[in-house]
Formats: sequence, C-alpha cells, structure tokens
Amino acid sequence: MTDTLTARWVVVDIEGTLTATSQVHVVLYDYARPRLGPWIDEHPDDDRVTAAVAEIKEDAGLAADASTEDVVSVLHSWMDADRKASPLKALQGLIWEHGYTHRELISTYFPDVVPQLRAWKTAGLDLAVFSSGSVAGQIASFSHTTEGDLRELFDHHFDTVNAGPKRVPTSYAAIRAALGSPDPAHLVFLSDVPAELDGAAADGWHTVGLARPGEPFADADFGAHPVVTTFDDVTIERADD
Ligand SMILES: CSCCC(=O)C(=O)COP(=O)(O)O
Ligand SMILES: [Mg+2]
Repeated sequence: MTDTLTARWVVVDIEGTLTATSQVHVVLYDYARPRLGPWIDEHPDDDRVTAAVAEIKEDAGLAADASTEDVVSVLHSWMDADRKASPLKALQGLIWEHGYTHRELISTYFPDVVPQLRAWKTAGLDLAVFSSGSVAGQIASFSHTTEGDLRELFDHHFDTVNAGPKRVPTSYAAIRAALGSPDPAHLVFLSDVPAELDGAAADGWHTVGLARPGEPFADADFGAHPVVTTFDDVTIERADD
C-alpha cells in the first residue's frame, strides 16, 4: 500500500501497468506482424506511412529504394527485440487502429485497473497516458475493450513523438508543460519499468512502480520508488487548487 499521494494528474503507462505484457507482445504484435508489408504497399499516399518508412530505412542503413520486404525484415527484427522505435510504433498504431475499428482486436486490462481509474476520475483527478505505443494506437486501444469504450477516461495521450523517450527526464518535463505546467509534486506516474520511474522522479513527480506477478519487471529493483502489485494499493487524493 502506498502512502496517500496528493495530486491533480495521474499519468499511466500501458504495457505491464494497465495490461499484461502478453496483450502487447502476443496479441497486438501478432496482429501487426503479417500486416506491416501489405499496409506499407497499400498506403503509398499516406504521409504518416511514407515518413515512417523513410525513417526506418535511414535508421537501419537501408537504401532509399530498398524494398518493402527489406523494410519488413527490419521491423520484424525490431519487434523480436521489442525495440520501441517511433516509426515502428507509428505503423503498428495505424494497423491496430484498423483492427480495433473493425472489432478484430479487443483490449483486456488487469481487473483492478478500470475500477480504480474510474474512482480517480470521480475524485476529480485528471488522467493521461504515456506509452511507447503511438497516440493513435493508444486511443484506438481504449475504444474497444472488455469494459466498453474507455476513451472518455483520458484527458491527454503522450508517446515517444510528442513527449520523448520514456526513460529521460526531459520527456516528463515536456508532458508537464503540455498539461499547463502544474507543480510536479501534483503529478503521479505509474509504470512497471524502474528506469521510466527514475525519469519522472528526476522531474519532481511522484512515482509508483507496478510489480505485477508474472510480468517481466515483477522482480526488478525499484529503488526508492513505492511499489505495489495492484492499483487497489495506490491511494491518491485530489490536491487543492
Ligand atoms: C495500443 S498501445 C500499444 C502499446 C505498445 O505498443 C507498447 O509498446 C507499450 O509500451 P509501454 O510504453 O506502454 O510499456
Ligand atoms: Mg510498461
């Protein structure tokens, strides 16, 4: 159980915090993997796709005229290594958006998550997401869940493009600025990855580590960060204006 935290904003990670890692690495990655090549070839006029492909080629040292097959081979190797590169996340997000819209994908959350998010919202706290998943992918993933359409719960979405890398303090400063520069002590970040919590703490935020049983970081060293195994053990009250 954490001490009672006082805040205005609760910012949450997705993978390992809201959802099981397998929801991303198995369900979502398996959905995206065979669709990356066709998606690239079928959307030659979509600037988001062409920009992502150009960035992937540059990052991977491929020639500008490299084939889609070569690009997909790079993307599959990045997915195997769980490299959360922004252009990969952009393409995955578009594919997942299609999957959620067509009801081929549905998100499932740890059972404590949605009741607690609703309770914080009811208590007057504002909720935001900071994930490596693209903003488009995040929003789509909350649109079709086993608990209905949850998009209304969140006031802001942040990813590695509009905030920056998740382990870097400046990304948390960028999020704070985008939220209207609240006192950093009125921000709480919840994540399963200690290095991400370090980034938030370095910007002055409160942090809570999620060491959910069976998840990859369950036995990690969370250092000075408070650690829980469920949202039920996180107590946050709304700070006064
Ligand atoms: C539909 S959002 C998918 C989330 C994702 O792609 C991902 O890599 C999760 O990373 P996180 O930063 O939330 O741990
Ligand atoms: Mg995570």
